[in-house]
Amino acid sequence: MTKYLLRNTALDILVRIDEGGGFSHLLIDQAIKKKGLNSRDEGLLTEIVYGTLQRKLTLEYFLSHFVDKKRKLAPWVNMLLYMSLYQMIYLDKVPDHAIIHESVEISKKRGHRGISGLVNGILRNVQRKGVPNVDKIEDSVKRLSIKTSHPTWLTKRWMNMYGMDITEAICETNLTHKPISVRIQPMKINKRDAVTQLEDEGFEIEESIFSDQGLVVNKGNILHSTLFKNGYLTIQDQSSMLVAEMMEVEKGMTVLDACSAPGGKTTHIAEKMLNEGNIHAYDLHDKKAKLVSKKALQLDLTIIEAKQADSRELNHYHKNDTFDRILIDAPCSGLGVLRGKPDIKYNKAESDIEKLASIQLELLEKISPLLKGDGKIIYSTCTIDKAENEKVVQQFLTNHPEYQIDEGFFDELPEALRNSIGVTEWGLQLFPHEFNTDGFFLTRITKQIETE
Ligand SMILES: C[S@@+](CC[C@H](N)C(=O)[O-])C[C@H]1O[C@@H](n2cnc3c(N)ncnc32)[C@H](O)[C@@H]1O
Repeated sequence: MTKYLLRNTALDILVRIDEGGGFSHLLIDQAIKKKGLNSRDEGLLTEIVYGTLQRKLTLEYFLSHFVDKKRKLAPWVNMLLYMSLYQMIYLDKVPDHAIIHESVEISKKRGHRGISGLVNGILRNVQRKGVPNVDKIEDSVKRLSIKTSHPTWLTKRWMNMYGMDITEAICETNLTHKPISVRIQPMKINKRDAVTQLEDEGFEIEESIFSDQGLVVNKGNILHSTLFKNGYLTIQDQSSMLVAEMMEVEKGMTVLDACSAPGGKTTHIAEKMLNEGNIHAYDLHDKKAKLVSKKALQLDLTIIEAKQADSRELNHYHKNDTFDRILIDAPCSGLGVLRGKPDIKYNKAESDIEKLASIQLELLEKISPLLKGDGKIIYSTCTIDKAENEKVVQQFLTNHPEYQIDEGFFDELPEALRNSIGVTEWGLQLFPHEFNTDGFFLTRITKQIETE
């Protein structure tokens, strides 16, 4: 694909995301498949789209110094300018004059001469004068917000929750590349053989400290590996792998996965149970529940029965005291996965968090009676917001003194995580910078043992 077409495709994707017409990772995947891109073009397209999105607020700030405030530009022109600026400032592979030339060509085809002249003028001005120094912004919240492109409400919220140092580390890490990690299907291959085979194919692999089944891919596109193509590997962040590890499941158990799609954790649980027992997996959306069945089939896991349901109404289908283990991997703001899904930071509002917290509490309230007396509930989210994590758990335990945090949870954490900065009395909060994973929360709840 020519560089012109590639940048035009990047612009199409960015405009669609901006219009609310899709998620970055899905649109990039679609474009790669539809246009049959080679791995170099795939890399550049991903870099331009993700990079521009990741740094959108910073780029907006830079641009505001070069565009007359009264001038209202069409959204695609703004996006084209952000995208060009991103390449000029953060990518050194392509010379500025080539970036400017192609941006002008794109604007000629999409708009008219006036627009292309404007784009040319702005970008040449940036090239001549350079962008303003963000370190000179006085207000510390605004400075961090602009510098790392996170909305001010979010940086302020994190600063109040975790202080400046942790907030800075989270924000900076969100701008970096996260290594891909995979989980091996242990009933098909053992870890040693998997590592050998991948290394033979040229991949650089590291064993995960989160899960015996986990591997971190430090070099190579794992989607092209023979093991992945043959269904021996599942792509999963290491933090998510910790969930099934901490569930203490055994063969023959009856397990509920209340919010299961697309099934990453459900299938991991089935693997830990060596495909013996019963897993009832639910999701609010029928289409999504079908993804769980599909994933189970791909991995030859037969103990998973996936269905559509609102898990707040599972008492219609299951009696109290039914499940040995329950996983509530709750719907959440996703603020822990901003590296993979940067659009989230611009689309979420602070008011969403309270709404989600009340759904999360309701899920815990309605599902917990289904747990057996000696059973365990794992509650997890892929966010780093206290309101959705420890506050939900704390509220649940206040409302239901017959439940408690399972103290064994902390001792059973992988050794390297036991002294994590995110361990509190309510569970484990993983921050993206600490172990280079997603931001993630998990905890384990049991029923109090009744004494006479
Ligand atoms: C964080 S995702 C689950 C990810 C999944 N556990 C995995 O590891 O692949 C949360 C899921 O909960 C589902 N969900 C949201 N509200 C729900 C409800 N009331 N009942 C059941 N599922 C729900 C969403 O559709 C979404 O697929």
